[in-house]
Amino acid sequence: MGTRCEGLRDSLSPIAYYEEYSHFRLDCLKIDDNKELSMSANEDLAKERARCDFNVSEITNILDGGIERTKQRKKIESIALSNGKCCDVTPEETLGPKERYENAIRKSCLYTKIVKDQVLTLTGLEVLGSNSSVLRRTADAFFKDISPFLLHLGMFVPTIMGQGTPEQQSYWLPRALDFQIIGTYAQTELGHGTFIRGLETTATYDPDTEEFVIHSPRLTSYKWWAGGLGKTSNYCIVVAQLYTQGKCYGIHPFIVQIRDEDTHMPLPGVRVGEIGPRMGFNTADNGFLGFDHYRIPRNHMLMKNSQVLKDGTYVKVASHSKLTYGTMVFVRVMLVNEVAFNLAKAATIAVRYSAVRRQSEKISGEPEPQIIDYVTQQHKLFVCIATAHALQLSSNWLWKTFSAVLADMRGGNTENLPELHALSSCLKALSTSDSAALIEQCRLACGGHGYMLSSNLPLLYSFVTATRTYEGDYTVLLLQTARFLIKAWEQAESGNPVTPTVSYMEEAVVGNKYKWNGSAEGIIKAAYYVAAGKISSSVTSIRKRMKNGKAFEDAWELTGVQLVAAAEAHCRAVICDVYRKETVRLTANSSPNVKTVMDQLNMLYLSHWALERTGDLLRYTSTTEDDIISCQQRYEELLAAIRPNAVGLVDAFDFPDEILQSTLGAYDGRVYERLMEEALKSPLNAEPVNRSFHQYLKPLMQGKL
Ligand SMILES: CCCCC/C=C\C/C=C\C/C=C\C/C=C\CCCC(=O)SCCNC(=O)CCNC(=O)[C@H](O)C(C)(C)COP(=O)(O)OP(=O)(O)OC[C@H]1O[C@@H](n2cnc3c(N)ncnc32)[C@H](O)[C@@H]1OP(=O)(O)O
Ligand SMILES: Cc1cc2nc3c(=O)[nH]c(=O)nc-3n(C[C@H](O)[C@H](O)[C@H](O)COP(=O)(O)OP(=O)(O)OC[C@H]3O[C@@H](n4cnc5c(N)ncnc54)[C@H](O)[C@@H]3O)c2cc1C
Repeated sequence: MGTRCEGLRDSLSPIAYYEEYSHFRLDCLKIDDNKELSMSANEDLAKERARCDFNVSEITNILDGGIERTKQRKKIESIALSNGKCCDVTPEETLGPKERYENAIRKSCLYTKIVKDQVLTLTGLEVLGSNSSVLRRTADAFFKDISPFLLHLGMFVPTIMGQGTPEQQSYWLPRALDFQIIGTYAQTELGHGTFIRGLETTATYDPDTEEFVIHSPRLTSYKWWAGGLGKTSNYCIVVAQLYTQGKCYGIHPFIVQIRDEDTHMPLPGVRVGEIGPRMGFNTADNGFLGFDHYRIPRNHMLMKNSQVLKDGTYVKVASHSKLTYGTMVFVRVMLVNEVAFNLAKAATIAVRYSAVRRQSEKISGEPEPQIIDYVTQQHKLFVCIATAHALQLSSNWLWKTFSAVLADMRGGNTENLPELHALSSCLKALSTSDSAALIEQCRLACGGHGYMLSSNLPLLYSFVTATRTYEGDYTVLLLQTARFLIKAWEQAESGNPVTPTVSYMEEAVVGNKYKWNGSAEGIIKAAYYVAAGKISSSVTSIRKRMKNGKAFEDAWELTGVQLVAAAEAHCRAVICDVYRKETVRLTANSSPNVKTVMDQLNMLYLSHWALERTGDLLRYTSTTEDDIISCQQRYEELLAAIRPNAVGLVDAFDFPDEILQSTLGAYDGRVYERLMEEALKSPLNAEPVNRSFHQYLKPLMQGKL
């Protein structure tokens, strides 16, 4: 579908190509054999590019984090994509489950070999650090769905790095990074995902043999969900309740071998398999895993944060009890970037398609307009571009915050961990939820063709909607942030200092209402006042319930709806704030037109959320109806101002066609030709008459069934 794939069929005319790959003659579809389908690029898209008034690559560089990083990304992409074997002649989604999995493994091995042989020599181990998002993005040229190796690089390796002692790291990491072993992260069980203190798998230390005995006492203790567990991994991190000297010390991570390294057979005492078809992730062999008194050596417990000595003595090393949750915090931080990138893909597809697609008449008898010229379409799409920017810049900022807290913790200082946990929890929750909703909005904006798998929008949605659940469900994570906010509010009330991301509370506790001002800074301040108002209302409700005799836990539970809304409002204000500050900082030396369009997008995002939350603004600030009217007017002006640059803005995301994998979103805009090309690859088109006609239809129609 992408340009590289086209290389495979360059020598064939489109019609000959169809016949070659679809095994039947096109006259079945009544396409005139003598007329070639157009191979030239769409003219409307070419015109859109000509009218774009800013330097596209300047914005690409900003989003990549600088010109050097763009060069590095492009180099990595070109190494991987020049291979030519990344695309499937038969679309992945038309294969059966077994073939899909086998194909995913084939491509994962191919991609891994490219990374090992060519990319690692270029970047060194940085490819797993600051360049991991490039690796992740490039992987999408190989997989429409998910690689079975994602959890190996995304969680198995990071857990060893974050939870292993230096000795454990030097033993396991070289083998894992060289793919001599493949691992995953098995924490969730059939019975528990959210409440990890309630996990039921046990790891009981036996000092006589210096081993842990891993056991699944009942059905609900079976591990469930881990990606790559069903068929691919031979090792995994198992999170289990640690028992030693007759006492339970809570959940801890262990490295467990589950399959023979040579035959790949499950080892005795291990029961492992795949969990069956799911809404997405169907090439990721998510698995189940149970143990029957299965023994592992003592030093397979990851012992950076706590240890079990040979005699069974338990030693707590870490200064904070939640450091065992470190891998989850890391992945939550990574996910903000992950969903920003997926939303950018969806926006690219929907905006390009909307420039190509013409429908209806604005004025009777006039030519049909491009659908992107409808203001309602702009309303659906431009916020998607702006949100992709907002999340990308927030994710860079969160990564810096994460790295700083990590550096502090290496020096034994865990003081900022609660704030990082609160931030990463709410940013993960909101970014995944916003992205999933907006990707669906992009699909709807593409009408019927958006429903085609070949548009890639349904697969993008099914992948991103899962991110709202995994690595901590939306509601559950916002409630974690709410805990932090309520404590911070109480501190601010009593005049004690609070941490930077909640410093707005110091002013807000006084109780004055903020007077609306429609500038960017004014909207951000209003968003903070809304957050403060919701936190304050939650505190009032909890106190009232406690005054009426409820225990704190019950009062908290009954106030849950308000608490989630308060955490959401806090996070929205943080995103608005970071997006503004980063836009101003990053465009300080940009050319004037880049500055203007980035500012317009930023203002669009801020106005969009102000209008989405008018009720809150009216309740918690002194905003008036006139203020809302002028905000609406400004929003509509921004849609019109951004319109000529819309295609340029999505081009700036710089996705090669191989990564977009979309009939609707390819750079040249040959939408209809690609839709037909893909349709003809359907296995149902491999023969003019399907055998079910003779078996069922004909007997039915002839009354002989
Ligand atoms: C091919 C190329 C690949 C390239 C790879 C590159 C990149 C990778 C990109 C993408 C990502 C990779 C993979 C993605 C794919 C799939 C992955 C899915 C994996 C999973 O899906 S894997 C399972 C995750 N499963 C969860 O996510 C469970 C959620 N459930 C919890 O997380 C806890 O269960 C919680 C927190 C709800 C309750 O926990 P609890 O009951 O123990 O605690 P409690 O509520 O009592 O709180 C006591 C005090 O601890 C504080 N506290 C809590 N957590 C903390 C933390 N983390 N840090 C610091 N403080 C923390 C509290 O704030 C409180 O503080 P205070 O007391 O001061 O208020
Ligand atoms: C595609 C996918 C891949 C995954 N990969 C992995 C993996 O590799 N490894 C792994 O270990 N796990 C994995 N998981 C599991 C995932 O982490 C859990 O499903 C997730 O953490 C949610 O937990 P749960 O399923 O127990 O949901 P539940 O906790 O049962 O949630 C159900 C509902 O109850 C609500 N709820 C639960 N607790 C509370 C509460 N305290 N207060 C208010 N509401 C509450 C939730 O908001 C939700 O609406 C994966 C899941 C998916 C979908």
